[in-house]
Amino acid sequence: MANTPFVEAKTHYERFGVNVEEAFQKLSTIPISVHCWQGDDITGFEVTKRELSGGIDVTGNYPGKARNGEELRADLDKALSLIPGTHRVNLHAIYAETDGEEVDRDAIEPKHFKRWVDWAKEKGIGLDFNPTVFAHPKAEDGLTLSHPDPEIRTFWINHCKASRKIAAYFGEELGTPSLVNIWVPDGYKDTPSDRLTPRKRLKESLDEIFSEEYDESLVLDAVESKLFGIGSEAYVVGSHEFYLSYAQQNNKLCLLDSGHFHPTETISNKLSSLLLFNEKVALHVSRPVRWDSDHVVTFDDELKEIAHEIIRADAHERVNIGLDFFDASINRVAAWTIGTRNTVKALLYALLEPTNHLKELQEQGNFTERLALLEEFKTYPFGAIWDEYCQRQQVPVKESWLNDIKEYEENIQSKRV
Ligand SMILES: C[C@H](O)[C@H](O)[C@@H](O)C(=O)CO
Ligand SMILES: [Mn+2]
Repeated sequence: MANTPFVEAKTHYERFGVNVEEAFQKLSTIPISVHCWQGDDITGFEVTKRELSGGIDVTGNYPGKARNGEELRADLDKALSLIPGTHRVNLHAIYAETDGEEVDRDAIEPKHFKRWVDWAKEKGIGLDFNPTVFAHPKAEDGLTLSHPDPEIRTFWINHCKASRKIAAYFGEELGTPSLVNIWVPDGYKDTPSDRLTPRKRLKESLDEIFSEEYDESLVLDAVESKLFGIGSEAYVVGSHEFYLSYAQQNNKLCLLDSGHFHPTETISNKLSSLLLFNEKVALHVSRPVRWDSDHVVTFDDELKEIAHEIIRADAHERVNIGLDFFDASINRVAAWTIGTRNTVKALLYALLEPTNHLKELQEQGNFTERLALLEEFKTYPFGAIWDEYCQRQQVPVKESWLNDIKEYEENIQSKRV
């Protein structure tokens, strides 16, 4: 009897001592934190709708975006049913459900996220969280935690404190720590005359936010840097050096967003350094096209390299992998599905690398064989292994998930008018 494509493909990897079954097992334990904001273009459910700000932008107007919690959760359910493995969902504060009551950001409470928690419990997944420090009248001039006005700073400090409290509630209810990631847009369009003072204020605001201690089993704090945004081209207060130092000194997670650096600078190349000096690191995997454009993550070189670096360092339990892209020009559930499947796919790809052998070649100075093998592995029969993984995880194989999306769009999303 002829071998199946999977059995045949497996033999190629086994020749280099790769254990495909072990790779499957390990992969099934790695959660990706799927960002809820792809589902509605970062609109959120606040009673007073505000325009997106903070130097980020969503383009496109594909019909059928989720308009409330029920729809967003249904869309996430659909996407998660098409992605192999058990993952997490990452919320922003603007996804509070207040039943029509106007609740400002500094006053949000755990009760406003009860529906999310009930849903997550039912699904057996964890929730992560982000304070929403943009798209608000108090962020109008692009300054928040570093604002010269103490009243504005206090407002955002209180919002971040409220966010950590909500994350602690997630941690308690769901039995898995919630990652709270602080990203603020603060910066200047043009050359500043004083770079130090705003950074000093941001540092003080963070100290105040973190003055309340939470157990690591409930809350993990992360800080996300950025090089520039629209309107903060010349200077961003929370730069990489700022947060890297802050995280190290204060035992926080440094969060690297792949769109937040110079276009030729990669986060894959930073991981090994961060892992040497930090117990944990957090990621926003995105795809910057010429700028921090937050395109849907594809199976490209940088995604593969990020996955390689995590797996080569045996750091899959030390790196919190989150996604951060938003595309409103295509079906939003498909966007989640494509980006998350690709991230899982890249991890499997990395798990199939005969890492020890390649490391030995490097140590021996055998760069010819290192390059030759790295190149040859690129055309190994990876597809058959990926298909088998999807099948075993009971999700659609190859592009057959597109049928589910088409059906969902026709029966559910297209009716949202
Ligand atoms: C909506 C997100 O929190 C936001 O994109 C942030 O993480 C970021 O990357 C800003 O550029
Ligand atoms: Mn980000």
